[in-house]
Amino acid sequence: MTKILAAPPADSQLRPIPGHAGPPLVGHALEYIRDPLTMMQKRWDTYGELSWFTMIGRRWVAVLGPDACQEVLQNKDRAFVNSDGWSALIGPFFHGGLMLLDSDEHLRHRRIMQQAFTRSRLEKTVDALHPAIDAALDSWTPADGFRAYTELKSLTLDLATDIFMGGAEHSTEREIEAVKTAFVDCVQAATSVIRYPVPGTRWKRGLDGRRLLEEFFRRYLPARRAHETDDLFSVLCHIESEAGQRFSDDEVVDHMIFLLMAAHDTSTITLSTMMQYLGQYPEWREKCRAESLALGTSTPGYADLDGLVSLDLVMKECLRIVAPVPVMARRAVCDTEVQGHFVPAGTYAAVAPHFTHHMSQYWPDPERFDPERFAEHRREDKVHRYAWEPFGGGVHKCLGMHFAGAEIKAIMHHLLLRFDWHVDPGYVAPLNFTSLPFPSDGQPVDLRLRD
Ligand code: HEM
Repeated sequence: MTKILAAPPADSQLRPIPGHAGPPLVGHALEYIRDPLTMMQKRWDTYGELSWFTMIGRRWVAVLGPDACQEVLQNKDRAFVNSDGWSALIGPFFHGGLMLLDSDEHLRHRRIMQQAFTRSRLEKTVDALHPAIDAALDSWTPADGFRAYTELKSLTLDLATDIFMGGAEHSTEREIEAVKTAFVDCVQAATSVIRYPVPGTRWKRGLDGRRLLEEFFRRYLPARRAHETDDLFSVLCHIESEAGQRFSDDEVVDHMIFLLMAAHDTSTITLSTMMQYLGQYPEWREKCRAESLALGTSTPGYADLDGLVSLDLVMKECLRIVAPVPVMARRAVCDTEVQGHFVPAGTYAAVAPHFTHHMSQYWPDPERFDPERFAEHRREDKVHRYAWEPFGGGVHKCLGMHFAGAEIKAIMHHLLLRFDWHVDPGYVAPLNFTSLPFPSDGQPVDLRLRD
């Protein structure tokens, strides 16, 4: 039954936000996990841009469509904060991460961290990526039904150990495996239905995982502080903002744990979506491969990756079809308004780029894989500033956007040179949205070595 979230102030001319509660305890969580697009489309059709629903014991407002998303993300009156919003979902595991900070504290940290993502650092990162990608791909055994997502996830985690942590000298294989498990436990705990440290639950495993990650990074801190190397861990220990500010030890540890999460599942799902569509559209696979061959090297530098024009279009289209961060969390800290609706203080907001990316009002035939929509002669993404927003917007816009693009293209470049693969044209990935989206079948592809 439709109810309003809160009555607007009498003299405000604002409209109330309509909506309804879901089943007790779980609320609309299952509906979202199963099929977020259908859930959001129903809300859009019934209520429009803003409507409230319940999830993990809280009332949330679904923010739909590029205008409403833009208004909340740009946050002109500073009514929305990230900390309380994201903390409701991932706080115990990723606290202290840049995305969970606000206002002056956020600005101070972002100014320092920006120094880790400069062009010259990205150039070094790409150079370091190639041998690590090569080594990881050596262990791939081509086969029919090769689980691309599962293997890509392990590949990007290996890269994170090398490129982010600078390796883990003096750690045994078992310790490294424990660290990787701890990290995965933290990510999975974020969407646990039971949110108390009961033994055997995802929540408890996540808390234990966080502790293990903290101990692990703390163990390596003195060595990373002592010598500046090119890995992100060492870089975070040494960078300073233009005003000369640096991160404390605790801050470095918090940022490392968050960055692992921010970089990992997002890049993995993008790569696996790209493998799926390139497997289904041989003409695009051949176009991308031709550009990779034209580079004339298996180890292109950061600037060379600009030559992979078709791959760039494919990446953008895959980020549209499956937005790795389908919703972004916010909380209103004072009464405010969005698109003429009254939003009372305390409201949790779920800003949903994934829905915008599938709106037929902005994207002709939105379910069709059509990378050319991003080509210069079409630029469908330009129809609205927030029509394509896989990296968010406003002051929290993804800081690793260029890093992600370079890593994804470098990996795809290696894949295109080494392998050929096919996916049934009728295949639809069974995406699970329990946390960030992933294909629950591990995404089978028929993989072959190239002749
Ligand atoms: C395809 C890959 C990626 C996607 C789609 C993605 C998406 C996003 C989105 C949507 C946000 C904004 C969240 C919000 O406003 O609440 C964000 C923030 C962030 N991302 Fe990414 N990300 C990706 C890869 C990466 C990588 C590789 C890194 C680092 C190496 C990274 C680092 C960050 C950081 C530090 C923030 C927080 C920025 C801030 O709050 O100021 N991301 N990302």
